[in-house]
Order: sequence, then structure tokens, then C-alpha cells
Amino acid sequence: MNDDIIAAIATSRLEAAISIIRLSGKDVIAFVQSFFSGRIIDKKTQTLTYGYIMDGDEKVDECLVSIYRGKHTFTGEEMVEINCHGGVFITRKVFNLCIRKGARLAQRGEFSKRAFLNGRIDLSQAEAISDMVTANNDEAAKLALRGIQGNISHFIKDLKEDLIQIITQIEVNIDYPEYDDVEELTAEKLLPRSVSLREKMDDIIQRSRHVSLMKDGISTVIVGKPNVGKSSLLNALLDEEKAIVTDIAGTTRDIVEGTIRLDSVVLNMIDTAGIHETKETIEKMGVEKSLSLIDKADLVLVVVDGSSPLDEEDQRILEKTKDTNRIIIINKADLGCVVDLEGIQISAKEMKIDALTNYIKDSFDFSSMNGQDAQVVANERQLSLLMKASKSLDAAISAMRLSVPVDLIVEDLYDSWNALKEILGEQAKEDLLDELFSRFCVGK
Ligand SMILES: Nc1nc2c(c(=O)[nH]1)N(C=O)[C@@H](CNc1ccc(C(=O)N[C@@H](CCC(=O)O)C(=O)O)cc1)CN2
Ligand SMILES: Nc1nc2c(ncn2[C@@H]2O[C@H](COP(=O)(O)OP(=O)(O)OP(=O)(O)O)[C@@H](O)[C@H]2O)c(=O)[nH]1
Repeated sequence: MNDDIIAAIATSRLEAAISIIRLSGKDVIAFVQSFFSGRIIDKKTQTLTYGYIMDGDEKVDECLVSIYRGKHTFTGEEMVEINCHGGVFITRKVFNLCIRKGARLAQRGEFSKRAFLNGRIDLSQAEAISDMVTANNDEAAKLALRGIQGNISHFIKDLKEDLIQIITQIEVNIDYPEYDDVEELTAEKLLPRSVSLREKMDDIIQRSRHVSLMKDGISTVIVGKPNVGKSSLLNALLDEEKAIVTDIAGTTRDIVEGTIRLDSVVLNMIDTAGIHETKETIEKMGVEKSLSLIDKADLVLVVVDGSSPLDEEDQRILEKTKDTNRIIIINKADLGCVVDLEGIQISAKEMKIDALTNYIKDSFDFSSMNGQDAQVVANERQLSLLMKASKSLDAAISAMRLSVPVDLIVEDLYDSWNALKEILGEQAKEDLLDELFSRFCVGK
């Protein structure tokens, strides 16, 4: 079904110097030759040819046409790119001509999908291409490039290799138990390799979580009883950053969700509107709601008023947040401090919050995570599959510890193996692929 020719405008739909119309499919060079004046049909490979796009006898635009012959192309099939003038109207006109001549409008991500289906890239590389298009900072772009180059593919293949060796050992033992030179395999003998493999997986999982905080920002919630200075802290934080990155609607008082950038650390403030609801906020939210907010957060800023003794309500909030990744902030330091609590002293009102911002920057310093060979997965899909792989392996390890017969352990190991395969899209189901590639932009 990959034989039809797909076409898309690959550049942005704004006026520009040049636009690229991308086409891919069987015999696409002959197809374009039928309405291009330059001679491309007998060029061997990857050439750029000058000429006119023709509608019958009429010249439509002066163009440069690139041809990509054979399997070694972006999609893994024959491709053509028409470089026409970048006017909105003329680009449309050339593109419409391609469709009129018989090309089909490409779906979102269809070029990348073909590259995947033709085996030129795996799913992790396809996702990295999409990440590169949406990357809006240097770290994200570097991460995407590593994915495109196959960094994820490599370390997932290594994990698969380790796992298949363990599985093979078991299978040999099940199939040829009578062979003298196959020493009898006990669960304990499989343990060291399995444990070290699980540690490798868990390392990657942990590192990936950190990197996703760096990429997507740290979801942050400010909690504290009324009047301790939560709004003042938010304002001081907002004042700290020089550029507001995302849509912060209206005045700071209206913010529900917004982004604060402290150097390379991005805080995604959640439900900051809630902090203005004075008085019964905590009660009104109910234990459940506030817990879920606190649960959702990667970082909880717990504010207390240091100028007056802690009361029951402070204690309750401190208790509720004790298992979270929290920073205790003792505000109103300008009025002196009477509370005996470990925390960071600031004065939100006087905008003295350096101690806090430095602390946040230091605790989320990811520079060490970002080496050339850092093994991290790129997104939630990959992360949850890796967690699944680790969990299945863990089940196998528990069974090994209980000396369960090895042939009963192998099922869990296969589950783990399948999860790893899914990261690369091996045996991926059609609907999953449709869903994934539909998130790409047209022409990708
Ligand atoms: N004009 C243009 N620029 C572009 C792209 C494109 O498709 N067209 N790309 C699209 O995203 C990116 C480059 N990515 C590409 C990735 C692989 C191949 C490719 O043909 N790979 C073959 C042969 C490689 C080689 O010659 O060594 C292969 O892997 O077999 C082409 C472009 C960015 N710039
Ligand atoms: N002296 C002093 N006063 C502060 C400081 N931070 C906040 N305040 C004052 O404390 C009062 C309450 O501050 P807000 O920022 O509105 O406190 P809040 O926690 O958001 O209060 P609610 O919206 O009622 O939950 C205001 O009068 C602030 O001016 C501080 O660092 N020092």
C-alpha cells in the first residue's frame, strides 16, 4: 500500500524566500518529470536540477528540483523535492498541481511513518525527529539529535541483548536437559546477571525522569496557610525572571498556570489561583484535592510565616507534605524569626529570595545528566515501557530468589523483552502507529 505518491508542503505556510514541496513514492521522479521542464528522469542520484514547473504549456514557476533515487532516502523510497518561490499563493499553486496530477496529500507524519515502515529508522528515531521540530531550547535539541542518531536504539538493543542471553540460557536448559555439557541451571545462577540488568534499566529510568524535568519543566505548587506570603513569593519569583515564556493571562493575580524560568530551570506553577483563595482554602480543597495537587507536583514550596510561632494549621500542612519533594520556606525574615524549623529564610515582600532561587537552581542542576553518551529515553511512552520491562524483570528476579523452576520464570522475562521491543516499535500495532505519527506536522 506504500506505492502511492504522497505530497506535502514541507516548509511553513508563511511568505518566505523559498518553499519546499516534498513528494515520496514509487516512480515519483517520472511523475514529476511529467510536469517539469528540466530533465531529471535519467539523473543517477541526489541531483538538483533547474527548470520550470509546467501546467500543460504554461510555465507556473521557476524552480529547483531535487531528486533522491533508490532506497537511501529520508523515507526509504524514491523522493523528489520541488523548491519553488516562497510566496503563499505560488506554493499552493505548485502544490495543487502536484495533487491534480495524481499525488495524494500526505497525512501528518506520513513521510516519517514511511521511513519507519521501510525500516530506515525505528520508532525512537521517528519520535526524535518530531521532538527536533518542537524543540525550543538547546538541551531539547541536543537530546533530539541524539535520538535521531540512534542513541536510544543502541542502548535499548543492548538491554535486549542482555535479556535474550538470560532467556537463551533457560531455553537451552529446558530443551536439552539431558545434554551432559549443559550444566544444570538453577534459578540462583541467573540472579547476578538479572539483577545487574535490572539496575541498568533503573538507572536509565531515573536519569530519564530528571531529564524530562529539565525538558518539560518542574511542576511546582505553593502551599501555606492564609497570609503567610504565598502571593508575595509568587510575585517575587515572577519579578526574578527576565522573560516570561508561556502565556500568563492578565495580571499576576489571575495566573492559574504559568512558567517561571530561573536560568535553565523552568518552574511550571500549578494552580496558583488557588493561593489567593483566602481562609478555608485548605479545608475547602479537602484533603483529597490538596493531596492530589501536591501529588502531581514535582516540587512543593511550603511557606510559613517566620515572624510568628507555628500553629496547628502550619503543622498540618507540614505533615501533609512531609513525603513530597518540598522546600520549606520561612518568610518574613525581615521581621525576625521566631520559629524553630529547618528551612530557607526569605523576605518575599522585600524581594529577598536569592537563597531560595539559588537553592532551586542547585538542586535541579542537570549538567551532569547531559553528557554525550547519557542514556535517557525521550518521552512518557518510552519511559512507561521501560518501567514495564523493569517490573517484569523484577518479577522474574523475585521468582529466582524463591528458587522457582526456571521454566516458570521465562514468561516474565519474555514480557520484559516485549516491552523493550515496543520502545523501538518492533511488532507495533497499526493503530498505535497511526496515533503516534498523527502528532507530527504535515510534511514530516
Ligand atoms: N531538503 C531537505 N532538507 C532536510 C531534510 C529533507 O528531507 N530535505 N530532512 C528531513 O527530515 C532533514 C535531514 N534528514 C535526512 C535524513 C536522512 C536522509 C537520507 O536520505 N538518508 C539515507 C541516505 C543517507 C546518506 O546519504 O548517507 C539513508 O539513511 O539511507 C535525508 C535527510 C533536515 N533537512
Ligand atoms: N514583613 C513582611 N511582610 C510580608 C512578607 N511577605 C508577605 N508579607 C505580607 O503578608 C501579607 C500577606 O501576604 P500575601 O502574599 O497576600 O499572603 P498569601 O499567603 O498569599 O495570603 P492568602 O492569599 O490570604 O492565602 C501581606 O500584607 C504582605 O505584604 C515578607 O516577607 N515580610
